Amino acid sequence: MNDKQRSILLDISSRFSPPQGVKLSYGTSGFRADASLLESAVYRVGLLAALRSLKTRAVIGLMITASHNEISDNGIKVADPSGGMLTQDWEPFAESLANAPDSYTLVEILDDFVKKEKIALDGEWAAEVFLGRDTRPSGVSLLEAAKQGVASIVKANAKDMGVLTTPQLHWMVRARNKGLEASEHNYFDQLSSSFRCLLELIPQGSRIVGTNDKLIVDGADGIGAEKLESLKGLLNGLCVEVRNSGNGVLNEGVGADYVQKEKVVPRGFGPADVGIRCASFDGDADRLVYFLVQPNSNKIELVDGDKIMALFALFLEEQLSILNKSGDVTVRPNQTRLGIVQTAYANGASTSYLKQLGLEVVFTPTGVKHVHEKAAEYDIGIYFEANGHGTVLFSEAYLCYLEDINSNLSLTSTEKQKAASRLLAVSKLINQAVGDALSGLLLVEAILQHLGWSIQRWNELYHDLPSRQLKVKVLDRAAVVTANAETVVVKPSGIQEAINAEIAKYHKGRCFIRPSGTEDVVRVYAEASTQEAADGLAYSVAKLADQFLGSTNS
Ligand SMILES: CC(=O)N[C@H]1[C@@H](OP(=O)(O)O)O[C@H](CO)[C@@H](O)[C@@H]1O
Ligand SMILES: [Mg+2]
Repeated sequence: MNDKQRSILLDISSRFSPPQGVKLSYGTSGFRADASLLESAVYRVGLLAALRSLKTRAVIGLMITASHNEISDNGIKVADPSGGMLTQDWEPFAESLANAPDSYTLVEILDDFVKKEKIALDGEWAAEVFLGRDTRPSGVSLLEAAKQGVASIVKANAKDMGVLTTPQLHWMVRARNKGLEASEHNYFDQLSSSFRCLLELIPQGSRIVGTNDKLIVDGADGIGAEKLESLKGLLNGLCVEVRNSGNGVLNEGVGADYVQKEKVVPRGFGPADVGIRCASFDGDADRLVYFLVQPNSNKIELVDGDKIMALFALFLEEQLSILNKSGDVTVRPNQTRLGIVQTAYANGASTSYLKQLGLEVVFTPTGVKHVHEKAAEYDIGIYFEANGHGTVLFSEAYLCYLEDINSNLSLTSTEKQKAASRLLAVSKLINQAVGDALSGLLLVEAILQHLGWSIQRWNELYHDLPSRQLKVKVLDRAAVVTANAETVVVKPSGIQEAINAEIAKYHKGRCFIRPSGTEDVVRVYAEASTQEAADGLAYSVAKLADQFLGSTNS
């Protein structure tokens, strides 16, 4: 690092001192905390993003959001060149930067890292970092801190992309790095035109029967509501009403996380909505769940990420079986590798349903970075977490194959050509960088229209097994070491045998524990044939966790 660069860094970083006594960790989704604690961390992630851009010679994204957390929190996450999450190799660097006690230590850490990674600070190439934020008021000053971070690296430029959903920023980074136009206008245009294309390809006669054509969306009083309003204007064939579009407090009694965890109606919904198809976004619009308001109660029937995945799988499988029908001499049917990626939190009934369809279902540890990586190994990989974060990934090679079929078959086999066109339209509609509530919603809506299904029909695909999730505060959650996609505890020894003995007492019992990656707790998940049994299993295993790991209450 030359003297000019060093003195700029020392000068600017001294204006962003870290708060005393706070240790930040780069969790499942970057740094997240009360917004008042984050200015220096955000500044420092700005530095990291500039270095990552120099190292990869590609555009990097920085998103300022705390997703479904309360409005007083905020956070920052990094989008890598592919539009996906920051490579896990750089997470320890992010943590040491964020926790450096003063400017001198900070510059020392940077200098060592730059040498180790052989990053050219004064090469030809200038770093480019796209910045986005959600609607949180604290985002304004944090965005400024991020800009200052990028500006502290001499050969780096920041570009403010505005107030965005998290998936929009990831989409823009990916598009830009593929040499495509990456504005919001381009994003809306791609979504609306591929949605239109899917509707045009609907077989004649399919139509949702009944009165519930209208869709009502709970926007969590966040950015997703505003963007859906804009997108709505470009769509024909979708009747959508947006509620909770920013007049109330972000995420307070609203949003996908609230709806999925509490299973009650969000603010702004009530008895008049019984029977109508409803959906909910989270605060930064990367999660989507559907629900139905129940008559005479504030309870909802939840149609979660697992069921969205089942709907997508069914539709894609239908297109693949058309494509792979034998008897066509012009194209050799190709054995498409369609992979379904779940975590242990997926309801067991969803896994059984997907396996019954003959699909390959694989499990990874919890977290988008794990499921996404696995899904990318297939020709078509679908991943969803039960909480509503998920997408469908298409490999580049498979897209080329589809393009080929699409052009070769246009004159000979209409059905196959249509199936290939549908798959290509799905690949453009559904966000290839990360789970996206806006694009996920449009794909669900297009598939329901294609199948002629109501939400009630969709919800009947299978019935969720009763489940219960609990959190246990223990002395040290890191003492829990798991294997087999977090379904088996290997440390402390003896606990898994004790859990197995509990599970054996319950019909259709399934239970696992794992340390959370975002909270200081051990999570317990249990399923069984009745709600009472699921509760019983969860509570007895929570007790075991207490006994083996030491409760913080004792
Ligand atoms: C059971 C559960 O919902 N876990 C969530 C939660 O992770 P934990 O590591 O369980 O705290 O937050 C992650 C980030 O948002 C999300 O990817 C994940 O699904
Ligand atoms: Mg989110």
